Amino acid sequence: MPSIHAISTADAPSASGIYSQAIRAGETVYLAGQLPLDPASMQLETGIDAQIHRVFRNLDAVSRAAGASLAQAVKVTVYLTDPEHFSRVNALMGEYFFQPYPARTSVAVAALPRGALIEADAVLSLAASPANKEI
Ligand SMILES: C=C(N)C(=O)O
Repeated sequence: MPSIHAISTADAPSASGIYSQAIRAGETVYLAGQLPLDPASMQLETGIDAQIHRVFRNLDAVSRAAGASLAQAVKVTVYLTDPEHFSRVNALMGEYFFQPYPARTSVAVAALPRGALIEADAVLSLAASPANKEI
């Protein structure tokens, strides 16, 4: 039975509900969906590009708090309120993920908490150390 523990960091928005920022279960880290909130002010970023960057920066901060990095991401799910923004995600996501890229699912949704334009979550495999990733 793998050990399970919660990850918590002030470098990403605090959980605003009944969930943890991330849960490590054995060699797998499940990152909760991140909204584009500045962790210091808890205010929403303005505009889709700023929101995309903030979401991935927040996921990166939680990954680091788990002793990992986005280089170990094996699955990412992106939720967008406007499918027109998918092209911006593709344009900017490469600043945070490197080949071989994680598997990804992108979905358009009717609405997100706080009126956000984007939310994303991720699964990291600690077995996939950056050194093990074949570039
Ligand atoms: C922001 C979230 N991850 C939530 O409300 O579930």
